[in-house]
Amino acid sequence: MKIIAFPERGQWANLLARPVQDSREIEEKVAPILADVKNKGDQAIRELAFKFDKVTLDSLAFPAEAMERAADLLDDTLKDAIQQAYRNIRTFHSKQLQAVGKIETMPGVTCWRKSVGIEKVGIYIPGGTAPLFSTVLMLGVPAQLAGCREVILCTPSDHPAILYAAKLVGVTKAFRIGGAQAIAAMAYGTETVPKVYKIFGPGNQYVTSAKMLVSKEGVAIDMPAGPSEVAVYADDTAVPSFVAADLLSQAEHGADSQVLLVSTSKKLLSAVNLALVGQMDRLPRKDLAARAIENSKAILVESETDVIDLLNEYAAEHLILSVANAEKISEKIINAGSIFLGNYTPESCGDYASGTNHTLPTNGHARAYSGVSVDSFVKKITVQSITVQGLRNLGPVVEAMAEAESLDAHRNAVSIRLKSLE
Ligand SMILES: NC(=O)c1ccc[n+]([C@@H]2O[C@H](COP(=O)([O-])OP(=O)(O)OC[C@H]3O[C@@H](n4cnc5c(N)ncnc54)[C@H](O)[C@@H]3O)[C@@H](O)[C@H]2O)c1
Ligand SMILES: N[C@H](CO)Cc1c[nH]c[nH+]1
Ligand SMILES: [Zn+2]
Repeated sequence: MKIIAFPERGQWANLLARPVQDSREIEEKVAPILADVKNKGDQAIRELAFKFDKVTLDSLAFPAEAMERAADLLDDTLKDAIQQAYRNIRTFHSKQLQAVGKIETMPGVTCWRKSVGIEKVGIYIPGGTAPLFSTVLMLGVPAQLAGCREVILCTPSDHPAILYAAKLVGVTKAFRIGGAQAIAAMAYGTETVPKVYKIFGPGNQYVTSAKMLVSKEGVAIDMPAGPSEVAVYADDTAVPSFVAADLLSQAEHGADSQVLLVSTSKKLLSAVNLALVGQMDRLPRKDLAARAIENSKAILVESETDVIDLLNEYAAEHLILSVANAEKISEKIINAGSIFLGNYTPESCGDYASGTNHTLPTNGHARAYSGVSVDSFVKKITVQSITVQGLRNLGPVVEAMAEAESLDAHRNAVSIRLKSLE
């Protein structure tokens, strides 16, 4: 990795820019795909699957027998691992369910809020370069806990672990459709793919751009969750080979992944660089990882304050703090998707099985977005009930405010009732 020593603050924005393609360029490729699916439905999906994924699809939906057979095609070690991950993710996410709490804001005026699972949701499971069946758990478990009635899954991969996990989380229907065409199918609906109200899931730049475009047409989306990224802050207590392993774990996702290493120790940066060379060569996906590492940076800064400011400006999807006082530092982090503390918390554990969600905002969106949670799959509906005495208490407040806004009918809706009580 290129070591950049003591950059001026004015240079940070440039230095931290992600190696993403121009979003307009991607949009120009994605918009015709969306239009094609909107106009030609299943036929367009078949043509696009052939063009981009080199597959000829007879049936777009995975047949029920494929879902049933998936378990027989996996070995027991993998099935046990998926089940353990499922339990951990479920345990962590089930604590996000909120009990309904009724609040009396003033005597006789009671308000509460109920959570209702979004009826029809679509989950996209990436499968272009790797079959990310872990994402089925990350999206399916919160959907299941939220009580979504219909969960539609689209993926370009036919890996049996995706179908096995889909069954575990109660997916209603799964389709072998990838890329922007999958997002279009779930957004507009086709002869065979049901239209959903909200689309979830990470993916490459085509998928992310498609989500952003359909969100302008009335379909909700979780967030822009694009190419993976990790930032590591390491000091001299960090183990260079562990840091290198963490950087490579995200770099291997794709050439457009970004990894960033920040330290106040030149010695540490050099040692990590050395470890990277040794470990990279052993990776089956070393070409992808090498290209991502090429685009990435190791930054040497003066002080801990600089590190924290820089990390908050970058807003990493994943942030690893391999430093002596990791938990204390984490309190000063205000922009990040998910934080990993200490030398023995590899980011891979969050990717698969510790319990937290791995669908996280990338490309600086962690400044304003959170990762996926049960909340993402529910709507909150407020309810209120006012007694006669409550209206006597609250009515004059509303009358005064409505009158000041010159909204007479609003005021009258209260006054007519109060008069009826005289
Ligand atoms: N942010 C997160 O939470 C998170 C989580 C998991 C994975 N990811 C990211 O998801 C991404 C997965 O990407 P992937 O490519 O492996 O799988 P993918 O499923 O997202 O994309 C594959 C699809 O892209 C389409 N495609 C490929 N080339 C195209 C082209 N030239 N024009 C139009 N469409 C094209 C194809 O239809 C293909 O099915 C990685 O970048 C990974 O880092 C992010
Ligand atoms: N690191 C990815 C999120 O950016 C998630 C993932 C799935 N499998 C492995 N990793
Ligand atoms: Zn990962």
